[in-house]
Amino acid sequence: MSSIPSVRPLAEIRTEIDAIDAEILRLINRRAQCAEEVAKAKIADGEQGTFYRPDREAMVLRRIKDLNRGPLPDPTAMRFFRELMSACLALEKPLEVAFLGPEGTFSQQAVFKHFGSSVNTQPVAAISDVFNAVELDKCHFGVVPVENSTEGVINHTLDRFLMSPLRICGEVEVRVHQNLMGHAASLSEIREIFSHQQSLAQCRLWLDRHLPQVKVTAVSSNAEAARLASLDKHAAAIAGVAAAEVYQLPVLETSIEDQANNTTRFIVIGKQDSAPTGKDKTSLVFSTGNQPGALYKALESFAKFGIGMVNIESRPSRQGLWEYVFFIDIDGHGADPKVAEALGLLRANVNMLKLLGSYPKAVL
Ligand SMILES: O=C(O)C(=O)C[C@]1(C(=O)O)C=C[C@@H](O)C=C1
Repeated sequence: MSSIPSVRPLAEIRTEIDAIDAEILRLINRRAQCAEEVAKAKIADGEQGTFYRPDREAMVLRRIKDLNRGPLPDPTAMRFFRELMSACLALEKPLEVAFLGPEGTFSQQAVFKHFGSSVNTQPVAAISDVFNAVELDKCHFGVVPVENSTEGVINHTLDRFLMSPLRICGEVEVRVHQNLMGHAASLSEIREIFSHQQSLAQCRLWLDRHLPQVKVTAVSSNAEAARLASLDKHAAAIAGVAAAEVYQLPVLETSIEDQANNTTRFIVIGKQDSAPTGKDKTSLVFSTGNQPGALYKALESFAKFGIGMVNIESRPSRQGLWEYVFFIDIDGHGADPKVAEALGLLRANVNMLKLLGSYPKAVL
């Protein structure tokens, strides 16, 4: 016979929870006071512009993960501290972050995942406008998509970087679930589907299988698709659940993306550099001449110093016909001695080299 383990009376457990909550509240406010003091210390050091420290935030979150003994899972514990730091930073200086709007896009989800919910988000109409908002000091930072695991690179972001003085100071990954939403009573009532071209591409097989005859129209964002779908009961949108909430659309089918691990990587762009944390990435762009072996020679710089390459993309340089630039992500921070040596050698072997930034690897 199994015996029921003895449990304390409910009232007694709740009394302890009340006492713990009071202690947690005292401690988080003590932490918030420390953040206010940090702000004064930064001002005293003449560092007004750099209240946000992505390197320090990554290290705080990694430490929480190491310290966590449960029963809360690591991601949950880290999310709590993500929110706590976000609130502390808002006391130091409220941040304005630009993203590809409107409200309810995956980009906005990326902003909150990376900065926590105490930042002010500013939706803009295009990826280029995210860059503009930060370049013109209308926002402190911007968040732009850079690649999707199903559809590959986001060309607009890479091309805009070629003309921008901004730096990459962080990265964040968002698991992207696509949903079909609309007021139709069944799939057979749908005559037109709206979505952003990236999302349509991520659901191509599902659409071919389930709605092969339906007209598909690409629009500027998933949230705009949801807005259009909300106006016509024979229309549907493919978008994230946040867009369904904003436009009060019933979700007809969930997770219709073709790849089970469909993930978009976003980068944080700003005017400051991030200090080394021990687990960093460096992004750069370079161009070589067309002579045989030029790319091989450039990449040899990394192999020579044992630097791992995480990603490589080529894009037209937009300067000469059939001339290309290469966007590369490598392991390590530009201030790490081996990375610095490799970059020195690379500079000697290429026509143009632009460092886009060194930043902590995504933590959450
Ligand atoms: O350590 C700092 O520089 C702080 O400003 C404190 C703090 C935090 O709450 O831990 C807040 C904001 C920064 O982005 C990093 C960390």
